[in-house]
Amino acid sequence: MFVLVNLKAYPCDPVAVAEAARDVAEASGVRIAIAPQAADLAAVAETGVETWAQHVSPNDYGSHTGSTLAERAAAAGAEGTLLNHSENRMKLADIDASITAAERADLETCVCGNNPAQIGAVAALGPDAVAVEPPELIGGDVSVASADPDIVRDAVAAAEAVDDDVDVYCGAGISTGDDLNAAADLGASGVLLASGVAKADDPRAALEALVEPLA
Ligand SMILES: O=C(CO)COP(=O)(O)O
Repeated sequence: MFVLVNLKAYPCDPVAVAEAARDVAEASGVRIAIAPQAADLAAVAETGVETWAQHVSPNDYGSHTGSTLAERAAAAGAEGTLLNHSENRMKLADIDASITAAERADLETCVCGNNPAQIGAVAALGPDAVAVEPPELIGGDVSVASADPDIVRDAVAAAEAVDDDVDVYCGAGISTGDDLNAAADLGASGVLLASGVAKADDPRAALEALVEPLA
């Protein structure tokens, strides 16, 4: 299982979380990546943890003030990028162009969707992975894998029907090792989570507990 921790704009220490994730990944053998704010990409990548951007813009080099250029995210140390997160929705044409931009910069891509229909649609754009995250469960205490297992199963089926090379992750409310196992049982090959780590009193302990059943 791939564990992708999205720090959103939470007021945590991104470098401390990254160091904890690096150590827990090394000790457990579980693949863990951190997606910090764009301004923190280089500092997080410096720790040696796998680093992802939360978003890259659809544009190439040029007159695009305020954009997050895929090439610069990669130069800062990012190895992948989320796209179309529920909190940063994009037009279909822009998702397509951002996937192209990410590929140009050698970034792995994971495109989010709210439901299985959206997952099928974005899988057709050829990302490396898709992630189903029901917005109403994001930031809550109940994991998507237990609150709405069918949405994960149906998202896996929807992506597979379009392109079985696309990995399917799930997210929302995931915070324990049991949640990870439940997601794997439903066919997900990774999870996205945020508050369970970024808002934890002790992010290192939260990460250790999360991967404990997989280690
Ligand atoms: O949006 C998410 C990850 O991208 C999920 O957030 P929570 O883990 O806080 O529910």
